[in-house]
Amino acid sequence: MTLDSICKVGFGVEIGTLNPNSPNNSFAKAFDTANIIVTLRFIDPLWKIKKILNLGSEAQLDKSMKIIDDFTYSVIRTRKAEIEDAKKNGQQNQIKNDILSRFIELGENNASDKSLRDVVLNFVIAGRDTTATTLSWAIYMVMTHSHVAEKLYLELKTFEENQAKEENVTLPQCDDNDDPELFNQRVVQFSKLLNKDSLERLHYLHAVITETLRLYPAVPQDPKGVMDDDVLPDGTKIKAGGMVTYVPYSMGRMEYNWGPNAASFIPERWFKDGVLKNESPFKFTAFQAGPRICLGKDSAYLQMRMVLAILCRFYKFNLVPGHPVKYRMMTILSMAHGLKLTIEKRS
Ligand code: HEM
Repeated sequence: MTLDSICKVGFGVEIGTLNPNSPNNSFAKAFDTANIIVTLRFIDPLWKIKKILNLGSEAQLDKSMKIIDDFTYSVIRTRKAEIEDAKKNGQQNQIKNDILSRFIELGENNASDKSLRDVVLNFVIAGRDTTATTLSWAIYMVMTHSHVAEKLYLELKTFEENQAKEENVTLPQCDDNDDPELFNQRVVQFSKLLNKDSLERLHYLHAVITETLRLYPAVPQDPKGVMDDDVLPDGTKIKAGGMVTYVPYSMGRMEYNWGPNAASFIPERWFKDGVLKNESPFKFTAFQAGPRICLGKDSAYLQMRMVLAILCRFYKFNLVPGHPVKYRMMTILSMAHGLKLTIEKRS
């Protein structure tokens, strides 16, 4: 879902990986393969030799990159042609709103296809697994904290009723969960009430997402290479060629920062006197802080609120008994064995 979404936003393409009728999407598969192989380079000291000899994982990476490049370059050419046509015909309002079109339109015409490819793929990398993995952890947190699930459900039901009243919408009757047609109608109706402004009203949902990111930050550690000898503000000397890292995973669990209940999942900690509060990004570091703070933070919250609002309004989740939930410490804090669960419809 997050890949479909970022491809739409990034290049204006519906790749439809969730469509049950579409075969395996070769771009999606190649993207996953390339992502894994590039990450494994960090722990495979032989990768450079394999690359020179075009062997094993590096040969596979080459093949995957070809599929990714063919797809990306063909979209770049299409968007460039569309924009040129629109400008020639004075139809600038016909230009699409995706990130690639914006980059081409806003004077990046002279940017090479390769640099446009890098921009767009950077967004896909930054915006896909981060939100996907956070959604998994959030669902896990909700289903293992029943009072949170109930409080969230109540917020969503109340929101649905108030929003429908405000927009003069009649909600379909909801006492028969076994009628799939009716159930679908209700989900669609609820989804139509969700937009950027209305989602801002769901404060408890926001706190659930933020509390999830405190304990399970999608980017668990964020290392930086040192280019030149330097001295940090606290006097620590660092040498060119070394590494400096900050670790959101540890910082989110430090009692020094969050008090004695730091290890517990408590969305209420994000409220002060009943009002949602913000923490400094230098304390809550899941999105980085300062000039390199995540560019997609608002977009990530929007997407995650939208998905969780629909899922938690209409379903109750239960972990498949015995399924192990553990993290896999790679670039992204994903679940080592995925999240196997059963769902129950809610009225
Ligand atoms: C839960 C979701 C997300 C988390 C936790 C997250 C976290 C981060 C972090 C920690 C960085 C800093 C990396 C560094 O130190 O250079 C970053 C950068 C970035 N993120 Fe996100 N991100 C999320 C979602 C997204 C989404 C949805 C998008 C795009 C729509 C996005 C786009 C970017 C971009 C473009 C950068 C690079 C900014 C720069 O280098 O100036 N992110 N993100």
